[in-house]
This record gives sequence, structure tokens and C-alpha cells, in this order.
Amino acid sequence: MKIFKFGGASVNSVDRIRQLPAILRQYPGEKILVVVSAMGKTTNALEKVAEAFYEGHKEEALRLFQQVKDSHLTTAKYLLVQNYLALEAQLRDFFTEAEWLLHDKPVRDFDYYYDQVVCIGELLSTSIVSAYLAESGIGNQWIDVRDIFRTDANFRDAVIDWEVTGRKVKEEVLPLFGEDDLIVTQGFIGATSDNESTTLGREGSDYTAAVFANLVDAEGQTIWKDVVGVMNADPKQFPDAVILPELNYDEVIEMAYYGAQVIHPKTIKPLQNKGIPLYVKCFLDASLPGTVIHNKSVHGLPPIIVLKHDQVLVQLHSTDFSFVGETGMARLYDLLGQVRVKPNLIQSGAVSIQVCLDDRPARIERLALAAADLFEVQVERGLTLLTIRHYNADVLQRLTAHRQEVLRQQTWETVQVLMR
Ligand SMILES: Nc1ncnc2c1ncn2[C@@H]1O[C@H](COP(=O)(O)OP(=O)(O)O)[C@@H](O)[C@H]1O
Ligand SMILES: N[C@@H](CC(=O)OP(=O)(O)O)C(=O)O
Repeated sequence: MKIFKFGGASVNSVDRIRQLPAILRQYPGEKILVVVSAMGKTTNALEKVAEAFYEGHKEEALRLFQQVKDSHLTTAKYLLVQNYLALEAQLRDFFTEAEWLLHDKPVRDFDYYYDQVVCIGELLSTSIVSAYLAESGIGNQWIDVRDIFRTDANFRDAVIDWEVTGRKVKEEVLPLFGEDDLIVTQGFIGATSDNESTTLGREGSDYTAAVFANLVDAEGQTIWKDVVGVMNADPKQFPDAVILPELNYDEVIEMAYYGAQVIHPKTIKPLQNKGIPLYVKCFLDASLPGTVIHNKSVHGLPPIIVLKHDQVLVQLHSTDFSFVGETGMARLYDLLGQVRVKPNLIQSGAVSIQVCLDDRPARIERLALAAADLFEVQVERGLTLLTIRHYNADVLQRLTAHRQEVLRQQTWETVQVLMR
């Protein structure tokens, strides 16, 4: 069995969805479970709906939600002929699920509402894709992954209950392959044991696909992208980026950890644990070989570049000149855990610690306030973090020229430079 994942970019327009049947027909007679993300930037649009609702702007939330509804109905109308009415009824059920909530007043945490609203994106996109494939003669079973993926109630970053999910996959998903060779379901979302919707962290559909792959012992997972494969840099930032035909799991987990946007960092572990290869293939030209990621070592890699903008440097200085030591570091990690931010770089000295983080304003503010009990705190925004794996002097010089260096960390394999 194979697991395919089509990301938001692969299903962001009528034209792109129309290419799906041709890709799937290249695998006749194979059992494939297809994980699909929300169309294009729908998740971002739904985030705005949830924010407006939570700030008490009900009319604005409903207006923004109407735009999401309209764009999905339009896409469905362009794609479907015979099955349009059945699909419209299914889409309207999901619209009602969200609107029922939007008409209420918020009484719980924002993260709870976020998940109830944002999960609709994947439910809509998969309904459209499934109906379109069926109408194109590709029989498939659509499932609501919230009936399968059991998670805890850590909304926006829910953790999967592997035991319950594994049992449901075996009992409720695999038997569906008796009906059709194809199953279509959502990435990124799950549900608690109380049937409350949850999400697994932004861009989490790659991870959903990897969990399925692990649980069914898939022969491989393929992520279909709008790029030729994994490249040594984001081709949008570096037009001369080159494809990396082969990589091992370690390299990719490091790249993802340092912020390469191409694969979600949590994706690799479920695959590595079962030795399942990950293929990254081009949705726009399926004949291209793409990238294969596996256990074997790969030599001679070029410098691999990750550039992250909107970085914040939080500088903590001990108030009474006492050493930062283990207590200060332990306190810092404790605070980072509490506000749920991952440090991209940490450097400590005798009486100070410097931490580089993604700019999530509310969380940074909470962190700075809490840290002010122990330290003098300074915050600098608008920085760029450059990471180069397998660097050489030339590439490092080229990418840091004309920039003011704030912080640098270097091993024989990786260099990170925080720059103004
Ligand atoms: N190292 C890299 N190799 C290839 N693409 C990359 C890399 N780093 C960032 N990207 C970006 O990832 C994009 C595809 O990811 P994304 O937009 O998240 O797709 P999807 O939503 O379909 O999963 C590409 O268009 C490319 O700009
Ligand atoms: N739709 C979700 C999940 C996801 O994985 O999307 P994509 O595959 O388009 O990165 C998000 O945007 O976060």
C-alpha cells in the first residue's frame, strides 16, 4: 500500500485538481491512501475567521467565512456536473458545523475555537477532491479522519494517541480497500475522545500521511509538491537552487528542524522508525524523478541553505550579576515550554543568555514578561536567521556579505548566523 499526500499548493485551483486523475491513473490496481490539505491559503483565511470571532467581531467572522464558502462552492461548480448537488449538500453540512459555533459567544480558550473552525478547510477540500475523482471514474472512499485520528485536547498542537488510532486504522480504514483501491482523507486534523476537533500544528498534513504510513506499514509515502523535489534551498528565495535526488532521514530531519519549509519536521520519525522511504515528487510533472529519502547514507551534498525571516532576539541578563548557570537555563527552558515557543538558537554566557525565536508577538510578550522576574530583558525584532549545512567559506561569505552579524554558532557540519 502507498500513502500519497497532496498539499494545499497541489489543490489550490480548479486546474490543479483536474490534474489529480492523471497522476493517480499512473498507479493502476495499487491500494493508495490519499491525504489532502486545505486548498491553497484556506487555513490562513480560516485563522482570520477564528480571530475575528474570538475578538467578538461576529459579523466580520461570518463575512470572512462567507468568502471561504463562496470560493469552495465556485470550485465545486467548475469541477462537478452529475454529482454537484450531492457535493454541495456535503459542503453545506460542514459550513453549518462552523457557523453554528460562530453564532455563539466565545466562552473557552482561543485555541479550542481555532481548531473547530480551521479543521473545516481540510473537510471541504477532501470532499471536493473525492467527488471529482469519483466523477472522473476513479472510485474512492472518503473518510472523516476525525473518526480515526484520536488525539489529546492540546488544541492547535494535539498529540496523537497511537494505540487508539492504530486500532481504528486497522478496524475502520483498511477494510474500505475491499470497496475501492483509493481512500481520500484529510491531513492536519483529528479529534479528542469527546469528538472535539483538533489540529496537529501548522503544515501538519505531511505528518498525518507519515502516521498512516507507519500504522499500515506502507511500502512508501509520496508528497506531491509544486517543486521538482527537495532542493538545497527554497527556489523562491534562491533561483539557482538545485535538486537533491537522494537524502537520508537524518539530513531531512535536520533541514526541517532548522526551518526548511519543504517537509514538516514531525514527518520523518514515523517513517524512519519503520524504514519507509519518503518520495517528494513534482505535481506539475509526475515524470520527473523527484527526491527519495531513506536510511542509506548520502555523500557529497552541496551546501544546504535555510533562511528564516521575522526572527526575534531575546537577550536575558542577570539582574544582580550572578551566574546564569543551570538554574537560569532550566528556568528559561521551563518558560519556553509554558509559552510554547521553540528556540531556533540559544547561546549562553556567564551572566547572559541570548535566544532567537520566530516572531509570535503574543507569546514573545508573555515570555519577556515572565523572564523579567529573573533577568533584565531586551527584545530585538526583524532579524534573519541563516542556517547552512555542509557549508564552505565561499557560500558563507556570499550570504552574509553586507549584513551585520548579531550571533553565530558553528559546528563542522552546520553554521547558523543571526543577521540584521
Ligand atoms: N529546500 C526546499 N526545497 C524545495 N522547496 C522548498 C524548499 N524550502 C522551501 N521550499 C518551498 O516549499 C514550497 C512547497 O511547500 P508548500 O507551499 O508548503 O506546499 P504544500 O502546501 O503543497 O505542502 C515550494 O514552493 C518552495 O518554495
Ligand atoms: N492546511 C494546513 C495543513 C497543511 O499541511 O497544509 P500544506 O500541506 O498546504 O502545508 C496548513 O496550512 O497548515
